[in-house]
Amino acid sequence: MAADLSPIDKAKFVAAKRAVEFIEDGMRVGLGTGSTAAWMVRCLAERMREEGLRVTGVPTSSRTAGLARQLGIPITSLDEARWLDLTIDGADEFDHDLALIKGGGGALLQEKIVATASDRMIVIADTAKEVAQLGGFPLPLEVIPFGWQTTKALIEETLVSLEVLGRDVTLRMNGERPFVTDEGNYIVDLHLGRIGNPRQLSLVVNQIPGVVENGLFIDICDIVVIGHGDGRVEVRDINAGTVEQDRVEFADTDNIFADLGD
Ligand SMILES: O=C[C@H](O)[C@H](O)[C@H](O)COP(=O)(O)O
Repeated sequence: MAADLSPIDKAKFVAAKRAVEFIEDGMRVGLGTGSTAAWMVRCLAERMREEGLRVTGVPTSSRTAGLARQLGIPITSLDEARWLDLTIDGADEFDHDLALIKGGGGALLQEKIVATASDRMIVIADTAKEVAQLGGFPLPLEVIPFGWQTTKALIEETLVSLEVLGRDVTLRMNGERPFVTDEGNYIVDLHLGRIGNPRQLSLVVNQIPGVVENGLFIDICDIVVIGHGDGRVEVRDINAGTVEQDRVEFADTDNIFADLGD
């Protein structure tokens, strides 16, 4: 079955498979959202089945909660867990400081809260997610529906005042209607091309009334696990300053691939 996967799915799978090795018995683990994180949830479920590993998951979206329930992973709320040992999540982009853009799937708010409430955050990604400078991927901002057009105009003014080059700001749609997050908010995407100063941008946009949070994750991610389609995996630890090369085998994974459907 593994042979039927596209190289990109194989890359996501091997990153996820390597990352769940960081999970230890009894841990409280933040479960990220998106196609890469869904592989991680499947790999975690497999470890729990095969090794009797006991873990409590805190999902970062209704989608991830649904998948975890389906696979029999016990889940709880962040309020119940309070603090987590580890969060494993995907990303839309990461740079060499492990600053991230997240929120391509609209889950950035819960993801940021959960990752910030964790001792460590591990990002899992395929090689295409690595960039020299953030911003090629549109930066999502979660905004309150009330007065969103005013908020959007204020965001545009802010980009002008920051002398940011790309200033195209679009409301994310779901067909004919605005996309609505799990928190009942809208998302506006900032098509910037490049972000010269992510830290400044993150601080400034979060000051705009109506903006709930933005998709820049700075100084939050500790480790990135980068998967390749041929099974190679690279583990970069920003705090330890280490880079480890590894390999994940595709053998005996049919029980994971059997429930594919994300
Ligand atoms: O809102 C979605 C999340 O931030 C995802 O982790 C991110 O968009 C990456 O998703 P994927 O693994 O599907 O590329």
